[in-house]
Amino acid sequence: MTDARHVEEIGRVLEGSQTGRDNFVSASWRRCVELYGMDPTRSDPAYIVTDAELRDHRKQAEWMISAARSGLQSLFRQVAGQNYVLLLTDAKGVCVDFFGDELFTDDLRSAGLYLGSNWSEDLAGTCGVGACLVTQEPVTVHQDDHFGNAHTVLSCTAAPIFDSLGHLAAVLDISLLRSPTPKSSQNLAMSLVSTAARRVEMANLMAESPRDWVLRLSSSPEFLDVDPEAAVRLDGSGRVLGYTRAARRLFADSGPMIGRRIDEVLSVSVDDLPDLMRDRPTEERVIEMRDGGALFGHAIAPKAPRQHHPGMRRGGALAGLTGGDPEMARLLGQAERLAPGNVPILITGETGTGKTRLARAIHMTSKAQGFISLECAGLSPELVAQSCLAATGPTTLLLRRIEELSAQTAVALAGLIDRKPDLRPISTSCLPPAQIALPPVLFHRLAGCALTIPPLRMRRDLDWLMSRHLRRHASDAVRLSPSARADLLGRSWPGNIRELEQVLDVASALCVGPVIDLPDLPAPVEIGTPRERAALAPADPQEVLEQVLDACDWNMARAARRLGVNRSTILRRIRKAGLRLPE
Ligand SMILES: Nc1ncnc2c1ncn2[C@@H]1O[C@H](COP(=O)(O)OP(=O)(O)OP(=O)(O)O)[C@@H](O)[C@H]1O
Repeated sequence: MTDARHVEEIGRVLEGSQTGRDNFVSASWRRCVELYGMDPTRSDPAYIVTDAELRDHRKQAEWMISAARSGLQSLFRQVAGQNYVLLLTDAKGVCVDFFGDELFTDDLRSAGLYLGSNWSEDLAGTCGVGACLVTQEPVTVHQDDHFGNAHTVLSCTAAPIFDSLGHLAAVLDISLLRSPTPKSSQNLAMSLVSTAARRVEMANLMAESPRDWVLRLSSSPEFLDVDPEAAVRLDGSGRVLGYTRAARRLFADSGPMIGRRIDEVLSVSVDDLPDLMRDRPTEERVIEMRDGGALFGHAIAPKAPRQHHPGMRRGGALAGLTGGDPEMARLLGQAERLAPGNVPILITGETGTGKTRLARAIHMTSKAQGFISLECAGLSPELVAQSCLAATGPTTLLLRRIEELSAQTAVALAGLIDRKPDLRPISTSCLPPAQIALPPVLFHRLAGCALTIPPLRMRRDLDWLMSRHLRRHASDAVRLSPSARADLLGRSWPGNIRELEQVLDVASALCVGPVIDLPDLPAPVEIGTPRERAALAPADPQEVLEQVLDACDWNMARAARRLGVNRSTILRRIRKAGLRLPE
């Protein structure tokens, strides 16, 4: 378009005509004339800040320049040979970093596509960076979309970069000195620059968050771990400390994000984060949105958990394994202190109590990078040797159900542990330590410290575990009726958390509507004869009685059901043991 026709079109837009331009371009033209008093017939040269001013701008944008550098480099490689120039400007529109072909340095400098040029709208008129700063959205300002005649050969596509508090911090611009006439020729540039800006925000958020949880989100499971769309940074109580721009858009309402609890915007709380870590299959890491949609989540635990004081919530992967059961809290405290060292740990507890889960959480809190998991039943000396010798660097060796090890494999394993000092064994067994029949040479190499997980019937957080499982796994906010809840609270749970999860899954599949009622619950499964069950019971019946009563808040009927006896037997045992109701 000739200069005269360009000026004439601006005149028509000012009079209120629609000329087919994008709305943001027409609005910017009006601001240029009405707000900044600009004249489209003048060909003002690019505005370049002084060297001293540039140093100041670069200093203030230092953190953004370093977060963006590798993103810019890889974007520049993607467009190599196509004469694109990349500019990173600060929030005032001053170019603080630049990638362009040195062959064209003079042309680029005179067009203002260079370090130190100021592309704010009030100085440069309608342009990619200026329009992006005003609209806070990605834009393409193509050829005679520009206001000033000096820039009408350029094509500029720009995307905003926000800091983790949601403030616009920078603009990433990709420009061409000469471009094909159709504006649509820049659609690919738009997609590249928007993706690069999103990745810079992600890199910045990750760099800020070594001591906090980060929850990354993606609508497609394939990209969740490699290129997520959005992320939020959370403190140990699940409050939002920072977020990327895309996360803001995912949360339907527009209230302030910082300081809000994540469970107010997503159906996930801080206790669920360990379930969303990378060791879980992606398809299991689904998070429901408050608006009915769903996303996939990838939680990253704090690398260096914040120093916590007694009474504060524990961070990292061990968080969320209890909803306040005192025995679990004591056990997790020990696990947390043992995790960073190299002491071999033996985890015991009935089937389904969460031994494997605890072992993984210890691994995640430790310094080990490699993770080998071996099922001991049927494990041959050859397979154990092959797995252990392949390990490089600090590695956790999880041995599940060590009581099933054959004598031959046990001897081989003891030798391997000596040969590979970087291997840290964590073993699990359903038997109490004293009943595990292993050669002493191996037992003492595995059981540096023994942690025993309490059975579910003795835990005080059963209600919390139920609510959490339903929130995470049932659809449409399924909840328990009071009678169904009371029934479940009174069961003895021989299969522990695994059984609990199955019962809740069956009940939520069977219930019609959002409430699980008594008839929806599968009947409790009693395994083994009473004599076998008695043999499995811990030695001190009075201790068991006290623990179960505590776990049931001294509700006799519930405690009776958990122990598989009737209420009068409980009363008789209480009297016989001389127990008193706590104050
Ligand atoms: N603290 C916990 N909070 C919520 N779910 C848990 C917890 N611990 C375990 N689970 C869940 O309970 C189920 C059984 O856990 P896990 O496999 O760790 O038990 P286990 O003691 O190793 O069982 P087994 O000895 O039979 O192999 C899993 O689905 C696990 O995710």
